[in-house]
Amino acid sequence: MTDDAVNLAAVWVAATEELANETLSPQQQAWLRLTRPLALVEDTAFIAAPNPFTRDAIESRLRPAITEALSRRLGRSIQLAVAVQPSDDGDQLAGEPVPGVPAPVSAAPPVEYRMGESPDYRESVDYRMTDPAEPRDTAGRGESGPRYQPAEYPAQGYPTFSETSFPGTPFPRADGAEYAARQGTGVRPADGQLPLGEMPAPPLPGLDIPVAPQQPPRHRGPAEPLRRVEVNEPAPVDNGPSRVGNTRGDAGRPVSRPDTNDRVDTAPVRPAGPVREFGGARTDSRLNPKYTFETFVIGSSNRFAHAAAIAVAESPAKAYNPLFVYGGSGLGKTHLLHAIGHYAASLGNARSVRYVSTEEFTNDFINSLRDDKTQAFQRRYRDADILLIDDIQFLESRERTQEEFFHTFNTLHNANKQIVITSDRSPKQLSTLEDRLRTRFEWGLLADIQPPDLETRIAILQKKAAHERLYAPLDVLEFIASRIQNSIRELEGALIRVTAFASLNRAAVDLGLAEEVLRDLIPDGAGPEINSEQIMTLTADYFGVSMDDLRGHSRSRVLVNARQVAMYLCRELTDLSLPRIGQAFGGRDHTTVMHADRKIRRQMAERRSLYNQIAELTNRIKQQEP
Ligand SMILES: Nc1ncnc2c1ncn2[C@@H]1O[C@H](COP(=O)(O)OP(=O)(O)OP(=O)(O)O)[C@@H](O)[C@H]1O
Repeated sequence: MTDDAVNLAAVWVAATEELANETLSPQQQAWLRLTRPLALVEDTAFIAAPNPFTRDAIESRLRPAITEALSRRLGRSIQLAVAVQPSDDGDQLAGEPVPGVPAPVSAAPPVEYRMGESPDYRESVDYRMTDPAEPRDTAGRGESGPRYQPAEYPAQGYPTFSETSFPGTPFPRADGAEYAARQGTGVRPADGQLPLGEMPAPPLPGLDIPVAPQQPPRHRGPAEPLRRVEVNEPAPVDNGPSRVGNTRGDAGRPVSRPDTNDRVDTAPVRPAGPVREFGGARTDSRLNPKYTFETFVIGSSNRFAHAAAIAVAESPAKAYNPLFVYGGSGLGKTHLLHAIGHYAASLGNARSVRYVSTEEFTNDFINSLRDDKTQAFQRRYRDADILLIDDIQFLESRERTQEEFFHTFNTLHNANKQIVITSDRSPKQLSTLEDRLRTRFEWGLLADIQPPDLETRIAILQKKAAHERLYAPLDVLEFIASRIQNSIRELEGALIRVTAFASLNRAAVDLGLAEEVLRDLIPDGAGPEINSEQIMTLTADYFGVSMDDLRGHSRSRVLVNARQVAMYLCRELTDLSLPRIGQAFGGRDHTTVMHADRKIRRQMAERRSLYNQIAELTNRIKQQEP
């Protein structure tokens, strides 16, 4: 064992004990007990999880707490890398954690890491796809049968899992072929087909140039006159699965319904759709064929919910029952619900799958009362092997329907049938829901979905564009993704709007056009105008140098970096031309500014710390008084 490994082992025991005593829920403690430390390499602690599910839980839930505890004990900032490494006794750890006792430290080297010959070990580390023998059983239960292979940013030169696990460290990007080859076990593609989860590579370049962190791109003046070029016709807008009487606010968020009593909605109840056979299962034809796991992009914001969804589709009523997925509007809850239905049906894991929105359920129930057909109603829902119920928040204040749903829930649960529920809030926050329902919702697993980060938003747009055969260059996708942060529905809407506008005007999809089309949707330049003087003052202050230093000719590393960052920010946040910026920096040539701009963009993709510095500086600059 190396010194670092010994060191990590001791620190790990202390840190996990401290966490267990202080902050963690029993479930989180159990996850922690399933992991074991492997090695400390420079500032990265490598730990092992026994299966992908535990790894995802650690990644999405415990990473900040663990890194903070380790950093505190080691006196420096520590990153965490989680590898899947089944324990010596297979995956047995998963079932029998020993309360309060961290698993023993393994002296074995971390065999799953490919420490390449590169002196920078991080360049060749890959976790998800390294070991073809890695079990693909998401829930770690070891059943046979095909297993879903999630595709993270596939085939587009997009970050692989390693990158999303290790923000800011330079990783090589897997191209599509390499990715497919690394898939290892699990579902194999049929001849000529891509693996499950793999998209055909779209006609888009990979992300080579990073975008400024969460900021509107520099205003580029009036859009160029529209050129006449042929572009693809946009695909028809997908409005998603239809909803009956879904009331939403302007911002697209669901709002609580004004009516508090059960009543027959004037909107016609959608007749229970025809049932179709799918992989031996009877599925509700209302499952949207576009909402599958293959079309779902995974990022840190939804990884946990995605993993849980896979687990219940693969083992209905065995993994987590109910599964309760919650999060803001337009973040993919309905998508996941449908994906569970498709996947479970395709595996033959459910005889019948029924998807219903809460409003349909309510209206269906009311109509059954009116028509004296409650038995037929009950059969419809209580005979399902998997009941997928969307937007349960609409059950609030509907007492009779709550009562009926309570019995539906109990019947299904007692019969070992899977229930998956979505909501815009956690059960605890559904304050006007009966306690007995709220507590039942917490019986199984709660999984939240957060707004996606910039990279995930870009990846979603790329996937959407490829899928719908919409052509938009990368800078346009980056622009849209940087401007719309909180709803994937709005994100997709913006893409469709831009491409449709271009098509109707027979114009090329470019940045100028995108800015023009989305201007009223996302107002630009809302804040006061920013000038180079302000940027230079704040940048100098941030790096602890003077304005004269920025204008001067010293080549010290600190000064060169500060100067180049300031030049980059002038490019990003002002309308100034390259020569004008050069002038502001002591009469420099425009090529110097261009070089600085390119260099900082490139480095931001590689160095998380620089990315963060620039994000912080951008905020400071935008927030200052004019
Ligand atoms: N991770 C993702 N990858 C790809 N597409 C996504 C993802 N998340 C959401 N989408 C897309 O965004 C749109 C909105 O998603 P969805 O309807 O599932 O949101 P929701 O959370 O159910 O919203 P609401 O609460 O308003 O019903 C859909 O077109 C869906 O396909």
